Amino acid sequence: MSLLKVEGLSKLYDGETRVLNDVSFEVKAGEFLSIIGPSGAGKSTMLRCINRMVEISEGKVKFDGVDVGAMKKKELRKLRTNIGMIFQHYNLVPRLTVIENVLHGRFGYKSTIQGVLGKFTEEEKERAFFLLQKLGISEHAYKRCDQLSGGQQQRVGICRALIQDPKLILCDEPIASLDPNSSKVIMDYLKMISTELGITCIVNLHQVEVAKEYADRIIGLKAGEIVFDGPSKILYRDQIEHIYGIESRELITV
Ligand SMILES: Nc1ncnc2c1ncn2[C@@H]1O[C@H](COP(=O)(O)OP(=O)(O)OP(=O)(O)O)[C@@H](O)[C@H]1O
Repeated sequence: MSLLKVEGLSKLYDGETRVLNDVSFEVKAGEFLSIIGPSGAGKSTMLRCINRMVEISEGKVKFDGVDVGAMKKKELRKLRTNIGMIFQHYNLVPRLTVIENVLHGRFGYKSTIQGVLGKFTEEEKERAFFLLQKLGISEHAYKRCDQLSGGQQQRVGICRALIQDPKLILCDEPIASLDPNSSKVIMDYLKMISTELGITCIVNLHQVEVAKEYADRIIGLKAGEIVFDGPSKILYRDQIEHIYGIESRELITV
């Protein structure tokens, strides 16, 4: 059974502007999938429908066989512990330390009062530290997040997602604010999460060449519709031009 099944998904934001139109695809456990497409194609909206950060207008999203659109509050909370999210602008709490930000990833498992009091077990703290080591930033554990570089902050964001013990990680433009070196570090870690830890990753990317290098499979979105879905190695120039429009030909280097 696939981990994620999207069937005939459409999203209309104000009841009339159709941002996603009849999108269907399945994702198997362990896949590393990249979604590419021009600005405004609906990539972020797609990720937001999967964890129901926005409501689904038409069609179904099934996670582990369960209908996400029909989930009540408690089930949604569970869904969001099962699905980690990584953002372009990291979404960390800048005045808190690195380790505190990582531990925030455990909030989904706690009562509100435990969360407010910052009550975490020794095991959770050890796990947070272990993940920081794994991502090569344990020496910054007690620094405030706003003292870290963008690439380091994104690594904190990855640790915060991993401490949730997610089955799926959704990454919305994780390298869009980073320089090429930091981007490579982040993409290498995301690949490691997929191959070493077996966690399924869906990564929205602007850079086609990065998607081709790292993803097993690519979905090309254009104006809210899937115009390519296949192994990265068979995404050729013609399809890239179709996804991005002929006017972007000179931007395509792959
Ligand atoms: N909350 C919202 N309310 C109304 N319209 C929205 C909302 N969020 C996004 N949109 C519109 O939906 C369309 C798709 O946006 P989305 O952010 O999903 O695209 P994207 O492919 O991720 O773009 P980018 O690559 O620029 O981030 C855009 O036209 C956008 O203006």
